[in-house]
Amino acid sequence: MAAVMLSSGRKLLQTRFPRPPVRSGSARPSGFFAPSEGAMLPAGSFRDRLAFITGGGTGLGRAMTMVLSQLGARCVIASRKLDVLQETAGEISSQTGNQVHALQCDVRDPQAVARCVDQMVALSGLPDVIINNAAGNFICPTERLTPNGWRSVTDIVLNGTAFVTLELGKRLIQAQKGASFLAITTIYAESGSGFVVPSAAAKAGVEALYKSLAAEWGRYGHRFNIIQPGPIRTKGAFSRLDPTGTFEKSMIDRIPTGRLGKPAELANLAAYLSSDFASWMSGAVIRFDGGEYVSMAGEFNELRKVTPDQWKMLEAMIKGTKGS
Ligand SMILES: CCCCC/C=C\C=C\C(=O)SCCNC(=O)CCNC(=O)[C@H](O)C(C)(C)COP(=O)(O)OP(=O)(O)OC[C@H]1O[C@@H](n2cnc3c(N)ncnc32)[C@H](O)[C@@H]1OP(=O)(O)O
Ligand SMILES: NC(=O)C1=CN([C@@H]2O[C@H](COP(=O)(O)OP(=O)(O)OC[C@H]3O[C@@H](n4cnc5c(N)ncnc54)[C@H](OP(=O)(O)O)[C@@H]3O)[C@@H](O)[C@H]2O)C=CC1
Repeated sequence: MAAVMLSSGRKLLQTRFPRPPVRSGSARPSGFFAPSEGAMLPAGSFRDRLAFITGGGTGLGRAMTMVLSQLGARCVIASRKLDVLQETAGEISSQTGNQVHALQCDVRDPQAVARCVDQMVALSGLPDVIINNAAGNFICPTERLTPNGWRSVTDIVLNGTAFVTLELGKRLIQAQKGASFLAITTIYAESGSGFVVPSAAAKAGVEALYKSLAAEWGRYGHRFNIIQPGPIRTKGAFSRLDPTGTFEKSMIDRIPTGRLGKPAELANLAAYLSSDFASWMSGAVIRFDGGEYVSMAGEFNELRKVTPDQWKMLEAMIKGTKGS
């Protein structure tokens, strides 16, 4: 007896299907969607530009810093761990030949953010590109969450993004300088998600902040865009969200492109959105997830499991039904 389960948990059919044929050598979807990881934009696209990237020492922030630096930007990366930042800055600038400065900054503290911006201005001036990428997250049943656990995530994600954006926005307005602001959120900023509730709430807040400022601060020459990445392997994310490695296979199985994203793919999209090629783009929310979100959302998507023989039988059953 075989049943086709809908994502709602209801059974669509309960009928006797022939055993599905054993398929040998069938291609995985990832075979069609090999990543391209080199810098996408023309060389020099960020020449004479300064980029400020929070959380630029690790993971996706590091990848975005690398591509912007390859394309000619001077970069300033900022987070709590100065040693990590300095190592990344040294590695990237020695590869690209462009300056990367490391500044210690805890984005939860507005005064620390102001001091960091002072240091950046003294070193290189005000930035043309701002990427709010720093985040904190962990899986936790919400009934186990303490007020401090809630605060630790929402302070980094929502307040941190707001403090950086306000500090830089005000100074840029004062200096009459335009800039591109980009925030890295997540696909569940839109849907919400259990077990990462502070992150879901804070990322949704970041999206509201950026969409609002896209409308309000266009008159000052500021663009605001958002990328919602799906799963991309980084130590920071996977150690806190899949510490045993148990969920990875089910994540890949539901992604129509059959693989995780790569940091360099995300970095190319971030570079495009931050570049002059995207100067007409503001208030955009770009989902970048290999199709995972729509795959999880569609009521009938589990029908991917139905084999061609089973489809023949289903079609015959449907066509054989007369009346309602
Ligand atoms: C595989 C998934 C792929 C898809 C991914 C989708 C979205 C991803 C979104 C992301 O944001 S990934 C980025 C993840 N990176 C990070 O989180 C890096 C930075 N994180 C941290 O520094 C820490 O994890 C933390 C906890 C966010 C902040 O560190 P710190 O300020 O040092 O906090 P404390 O360790 O002092 O803890 C504060 C507070 O929080 C409680 N807590 C911490 N971890 C847990 C946990 N796992 N479960 C429950 N509670 C936790 C801790 O107990 C403290 O509360 P108290 O009440 O005890 O004081
Ligand atoms: N990887 C993934 O699958 C996905 C990631 N994302 C998002 O991508 C972004 C990058 O995540 P990822 O690279 O995976 O993870 P990482 O953990 O590598 O990046 C998080 C960065 O935030 C910095 N950070 C944390 N707290 C603070 C703070 N208080 N002040 C300043 N900086 C801070 C960390 O540096 P330090 O510890 O030195 O402070 C770290 O560099 C995040 O916004 C995340 O939400 C979204 C969806 C999927």
